[in-house]
Amino acid sequence: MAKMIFSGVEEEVVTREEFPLEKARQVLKNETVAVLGYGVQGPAQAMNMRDNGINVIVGVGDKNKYPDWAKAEKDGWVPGKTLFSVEEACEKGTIIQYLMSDAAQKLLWNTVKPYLTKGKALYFSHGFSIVYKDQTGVIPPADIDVIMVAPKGSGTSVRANFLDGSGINSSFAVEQDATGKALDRTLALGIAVGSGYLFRTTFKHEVYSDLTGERGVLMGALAGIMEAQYATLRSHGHSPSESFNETVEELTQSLIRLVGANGMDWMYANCSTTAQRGALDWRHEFRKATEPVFERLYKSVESGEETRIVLEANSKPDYQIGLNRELKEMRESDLWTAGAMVRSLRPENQKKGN
Ligand SMILES: NC(=O)c1ccc[n+]([C@@H]2O[C@H](COP(=O)([O-])OP(=O)(O)OC[C@H]3O[C@@H](n4cnc5c(N)ncnc54)[C@H](O)[C@@H]3O)[C@@H](O)[C@H]2O)c1
Ligand SMILES: CC(C)(O)[C@@H](O)C(=O)O
Ligand SMILES: [Mg+2]
Ligand SMILES: [Mg+2]
Repeated sequence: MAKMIFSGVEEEVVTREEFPLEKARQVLKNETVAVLGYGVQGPAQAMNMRDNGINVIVGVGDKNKYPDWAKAEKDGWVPGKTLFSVEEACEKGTIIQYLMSDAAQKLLWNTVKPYLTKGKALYFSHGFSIVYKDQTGVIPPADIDVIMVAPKGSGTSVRANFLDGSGINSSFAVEQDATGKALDRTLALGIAVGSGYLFRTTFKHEVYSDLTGERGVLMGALAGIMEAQYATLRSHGHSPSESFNETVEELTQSLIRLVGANGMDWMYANCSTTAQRGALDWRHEFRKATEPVFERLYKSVESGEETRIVLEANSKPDYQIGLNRELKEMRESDLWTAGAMVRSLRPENQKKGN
């Protein structure tokens, strides 16, 4: 495992050069990987592994209740050959990839557990079920491997990056090594599902950072800060298009791409000295305003409160209806309806006739 220095701190990283696909295939050649759940991560990881020549099957819930079965069939999984019920997939699998929603992992645990016989591996893409075991009840038997590869991106990107020949950064961890081959299994799966680089972590650090990140800068803070700026501009008489362009469109179409390519200072360096002066000053103000919020958020993650909220909300039978309502509200807000119109004007969307 390569040791790399990040900001003066040594970390363990596994690269494709060190652990090539050929080696992954070798490690997994006698395994049947059963992917449970066909939502966002399930399809991406299952199809990437299938395309990489790994022996993969998919296990999903009742086809009359969940869309997973139909979706999997559409992607070429064959009922009775590579597509099964959860129970059948668990029975056939030697590695069980638990890619049900985190709430469903709790609900289905008593169904899955009896199939976790000696020497099998239970794989997660999140530390959630294991770290918050007091709330989830997910306590695996001692004679199996418990491992994690958590892609640091949406499953949609896991698949898209695989198809365009790039990859996605993933965190990996071994929680329990019963067979002596847990690490090899983890790394082989990490490469097979399409990771570019694999960064070592623990289940606990993964879940704490992941829950903080998605509630914070990646999703929650992002939406909140955009809403605040858009509302401020609108309240001072700016048009919807101007407010949207200045809040979202310029970010996604220009500036964040520069950050992604070469870092924040490079994006700053490619803006006017007027913008640089103001941004260098105001960033401190925004940092000070949000630091206490991030501290509160982290505590809420650490205490298990965020987990309690997720499990309570997502275990309700009608949770999807409520969720769809909230997403619709967001989509139909002034900010995002202005956004849909601005996006439609992009030359590439005009050409498509959107
Ligand atoms: N979504 C992502 O891109 C992403 C990224 C990194 C890690 N993860 C982690 O990967 C895992 C899977 O996440 P996901 O977002 O792909 O899941 P998801 O929310 O898409 O759910 C997966 C599937 O579970 C099925 N399901 C829900 N309840 C069920 C039940 N009671 N019985 C049978 N099936 C049921 C749903 O039909 C759904 O298709 C989670 O641990 C998540 O935290 C997700
Ligand atoms: C894609 C994310 C936000 O990184 C993931 O953590 C998730 O929960 O969907
Ligand atoms: Mg997450
Ligand atoms: Mg994440």
